[in-house]
Amino acid sequence: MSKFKLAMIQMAVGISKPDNLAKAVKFIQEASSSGASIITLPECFNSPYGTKYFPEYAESIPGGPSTEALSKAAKENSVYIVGGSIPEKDGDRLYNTCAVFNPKGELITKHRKVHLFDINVPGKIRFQESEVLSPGESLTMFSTPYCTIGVGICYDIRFAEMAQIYSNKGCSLLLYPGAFNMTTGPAHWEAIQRARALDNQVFVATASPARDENADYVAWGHSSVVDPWGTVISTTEEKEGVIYANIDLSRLEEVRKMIPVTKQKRYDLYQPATLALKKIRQDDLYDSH
Ligand SMILES: O=C(O)CCC(=O)C(=O)O
Repeated sequence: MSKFKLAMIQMAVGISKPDNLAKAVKFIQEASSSGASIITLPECFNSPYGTKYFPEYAESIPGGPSTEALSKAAKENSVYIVGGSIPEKDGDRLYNTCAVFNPKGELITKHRKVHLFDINVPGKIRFQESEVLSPGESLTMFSTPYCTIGVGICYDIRFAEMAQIYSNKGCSLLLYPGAFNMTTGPAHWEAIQRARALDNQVFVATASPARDENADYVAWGHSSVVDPWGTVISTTEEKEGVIYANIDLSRLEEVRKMIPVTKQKRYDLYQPATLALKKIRQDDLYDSH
């Protein structure tokens, strides 16, 4: 099965968790009726995005109402659901976690955001997820009858190495639920998706919450799908809605044949250099403290 329809849901997320869940389920039904087989929700779809909200909206995965709703929706509509993310509670720790369900409604994997969003752009945006969240400790891939898929959450997309590992391990599609903001969104959101797609000659897709100008954190929106040639094949602006892309996996082989960078890699040169670079960077970090 080398062709399928992908849906990325850009939903407006509000303060009421039950309303957010009902809306996610409604959009999943709509996407499924439109023929989508793999449906992705945005980052933090059950809760407003912000460190002050995470403890209150957090749930265990599985077992909480959000993942129960997704499991039911996956089964009823017979689709894969990549469940954006929700704040997850596990013991005394909180994570930003994406739960993935197969068409039988089974939880097949979960991805805990591995790179926490800690940035400071003076006068524009300061955000420190690490004040309340812990990072995940592993990368997350899953298989479908269509292709193998790698999952990252928002800030994870900035780390080229993660995407490269996924693609080297056979992923054809990288899915990033994400919520860029009004500073980094216009500057980096599209460029970084196209970069990850071009670096690895894979499909890359993002699902953002819709923009709410009154929220504490104003999301950029612009959910998109990029093909292995780096072309944006589906996108939107800031409003709520679902975007679709007909994914034809033969495009990946076509691009890799024309520009065979995947075969031309010089790992003999990169590996020693990467290890040396890692050491230099860590020494710098150490010196600066
Ligand atoms: O990397 C960025 O600019 C935004 C990241 C972000 O919003 C997140 O990780 O939730």
